[in-house]
Amino acid sequence: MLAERLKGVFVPVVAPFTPDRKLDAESFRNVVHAVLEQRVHGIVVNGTTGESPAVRWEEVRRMTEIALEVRGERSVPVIVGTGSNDTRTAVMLTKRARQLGADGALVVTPYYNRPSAAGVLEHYKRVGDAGLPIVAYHIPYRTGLELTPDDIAAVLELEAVAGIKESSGGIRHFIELGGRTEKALLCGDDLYFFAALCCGAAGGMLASAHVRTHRFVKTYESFAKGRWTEAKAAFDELVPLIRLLFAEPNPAPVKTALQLGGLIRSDAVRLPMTRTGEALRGKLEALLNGSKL
Ligand SMILES: O=C(O)C1=N[C@H](C(=O)O)C[C@H](O)C1
Repeated sequence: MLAERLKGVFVPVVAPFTPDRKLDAESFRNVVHAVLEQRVHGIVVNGTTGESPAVRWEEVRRMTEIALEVRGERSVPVIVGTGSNDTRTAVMLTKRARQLGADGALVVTPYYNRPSAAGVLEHYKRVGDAGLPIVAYHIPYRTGLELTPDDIAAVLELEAVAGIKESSGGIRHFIELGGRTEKALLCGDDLYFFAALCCGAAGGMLASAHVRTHRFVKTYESFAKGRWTEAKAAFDELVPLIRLLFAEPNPAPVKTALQLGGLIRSDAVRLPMTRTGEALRGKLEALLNGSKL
């Protein structure tokens, strides 16, 4: 059951590109291998951080195959982003992800067209019929669609929905949904990770966990063992890093940090995303070199 495995730190892996912006499959393999070695609890392919709006399905297929291959026998779920604001497309992509052997689909709320709550519910019902467990993804500042806690609770009641990634910019929904669902609530706002755990989150899908991965894992593991002070101390040390990684639009700074660390060959992103500016690159370099993390 995916719902029981939606715990801990999930890394929405970047889609590394060559300097001429072709998929760099070897760098992708390096990143998946590196985060799995640091005992993350799950991998997401084709999330926002994987530049899903600018990546073609053929590339998603290749990255999913690599993620599944590197995952091997580990019991770590591989979840693939299959969301669309067109229900038929989301269903089709979710079926394809199932055929590839993914463990679940990350399905963002339909963006831009602003459907009613009833439309959103029907969307998830249809996508759920594709036969792959779903993690719904609520991120109003990107989609233009804000769901109420009641709307989210209704989506979570669907059998196919294993959990939700909550990115509303705070902890309100974790508080509001606490006690109303057995399904997994995952934090998608890196800066609120520790606060969300305190309010009942089962874990987080966190772009910044590409960097200092072991410390994100330590935050979660310590928290899960009831060692809250230790968890808070581990997280506090990550805050300056998280701030820098989100100082410009994600995932450019994450890619720059990975390039500086030698895990990917280039920090190229596809337009309309733009490369990290020189000033931020310098700050990242200083933090990564000087940090005791
Ligand atoms: O790709 C993701 O999944 C994430 N996307 C968020 C965003 O940039 O909107 C950030 C979060 O850390 C993970």
